Amino acid sequence: MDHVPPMLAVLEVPVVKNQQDPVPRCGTTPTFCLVLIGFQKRRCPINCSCQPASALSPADRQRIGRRKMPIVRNMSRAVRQLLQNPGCGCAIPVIPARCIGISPRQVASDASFHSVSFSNSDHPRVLITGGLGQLGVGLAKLLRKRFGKNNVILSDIRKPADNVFYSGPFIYADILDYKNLREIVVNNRITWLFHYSALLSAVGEANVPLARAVNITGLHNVLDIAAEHNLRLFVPSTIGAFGPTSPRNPTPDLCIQRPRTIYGVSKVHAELMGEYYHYRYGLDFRCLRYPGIISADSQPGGGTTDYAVQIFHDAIKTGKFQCYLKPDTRLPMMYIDDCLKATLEVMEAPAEALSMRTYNISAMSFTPEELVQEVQKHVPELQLTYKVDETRQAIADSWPMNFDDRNARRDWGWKHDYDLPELVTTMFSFLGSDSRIARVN
Ligand SMILES: NC(=O)c1ccc[n+]([C@@H]2O[C@H](COP(=O)([O-])OP(=O)(O)OC[C@H]3O[C@@H](n4cnc5c(N)ncnc54)[C@H](O)[C@@H]3O)[C@@H](O)[C@H]2O)c1
Ligand SMILES: C[C@@H](O)[C@H](N)C(=O)O
Repeated sequence: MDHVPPMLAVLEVPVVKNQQDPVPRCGTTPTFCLVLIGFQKRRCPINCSCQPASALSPADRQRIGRRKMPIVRNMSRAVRQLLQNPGCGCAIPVIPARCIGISPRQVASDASFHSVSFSNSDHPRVLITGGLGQLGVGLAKLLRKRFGKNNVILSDIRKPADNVFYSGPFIYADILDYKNLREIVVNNRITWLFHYSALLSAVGEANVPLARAVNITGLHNVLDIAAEHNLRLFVPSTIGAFGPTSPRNPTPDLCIQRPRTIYGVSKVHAELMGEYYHYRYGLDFRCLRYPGIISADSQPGGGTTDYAVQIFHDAIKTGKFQCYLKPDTRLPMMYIDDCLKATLEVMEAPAEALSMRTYNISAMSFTPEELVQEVQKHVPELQLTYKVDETRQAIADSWPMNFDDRNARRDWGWKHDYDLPELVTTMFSFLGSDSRIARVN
């Protein structure tokens, strides 16, 4: 499906015959009107008297059949006609047509074409993709506290550990399986989607075709489904979305982005596609560029910043640490609680507060040398060696050293809680450094 231009990929759509249609329509075709209203939950932008299928008269509804039609021809014509000559003369956003395929398995023949709507007081129904990685389980925990356990579904293609499986709803979801993903969104009445599935920078370089599929094709699936079902969509980006020609110290929100990794390229693509869908189709897309994230209870998934997590585990377990980056390699970093807090905050921010759809967020920035000094305050006997990994060093050398996040702080009040000393103390108290010191002594 991914190779078919979205406009041409619809298989089945509702049809109202043009000739005897008693309902006054806008300057487009009835098919298009119904699709637009039914699936985007909007009034016709031209404000004619088109109605959603559920509101049509029985006679009119009888004429609505879900039958196969030469979709490519009709939809292309409808869309072309609308774009060239809208009835009211204004520009009209059109949802990408792959979004409006209807699977007979999912929609009863007499179903309303409206999605379920929620009042403001309702909690969102959340799906997290790629939720078993470093960040997803923590995000699910935070969101479940806020919205209720059963309103947050964690998903991945891996098997969850017992404690994760029994802590709330878990479902298998491969983001490359478009129909299955759509079915999950429909059947669970999802309203917010956090798209965490990805191959990170180092593993991405080791398997470019897979990274391209997961990070780019997977994103296309998620975008189309989110647009079709009016979801609020969060996609994380990264410091890795910048490259050697970007200003590195500090790196502002808007500047040259020419990353040299497939991970970075796919994240720039995600930022641009999400913003495009926002401006073109009204998708509520929100994106933060995360620094390297440091967590105690979850392992990183193969990135360039992983050393800053591993050092804590090695310091406690063996008292030795071998670092794959040079001692003076400076990168922006953040404790996981700050990262997840920012994610929830930007998702809850009123749309009017967001002057942009993709924001840098920052907390601290350090080199391996500086981190080691701080770690040695807790584990003084830590022995350190450096064995530089050329691939990861080259990646790190092309990334920002400091992140400028002034826009996030101004627009929606972003503020971090953890600096380097606070981070290190928290990591050791979480991992139980006492046991290590006791063993050494
Ligand atoms: N951890 C960080 O330091 C960091 C920094 C910046 C941005 N991010 C972004 O945050 C998100 C989450 O990061 P993370 O560290 O948890 O990543 P991770 O690598 O730990 O986890 C990614 C998850 O995606 C899953 N996945 C892979 N292929 C899939 C598929 N086809 N369908 C569904 N799931 C699939 C994997 O099983 C894995 O559990 C990613 O998009 C990442 O780019 C992370
Ligand atoms: C920075 C981030 O995107 C990830 N931790 C990586 O190193 O790939």
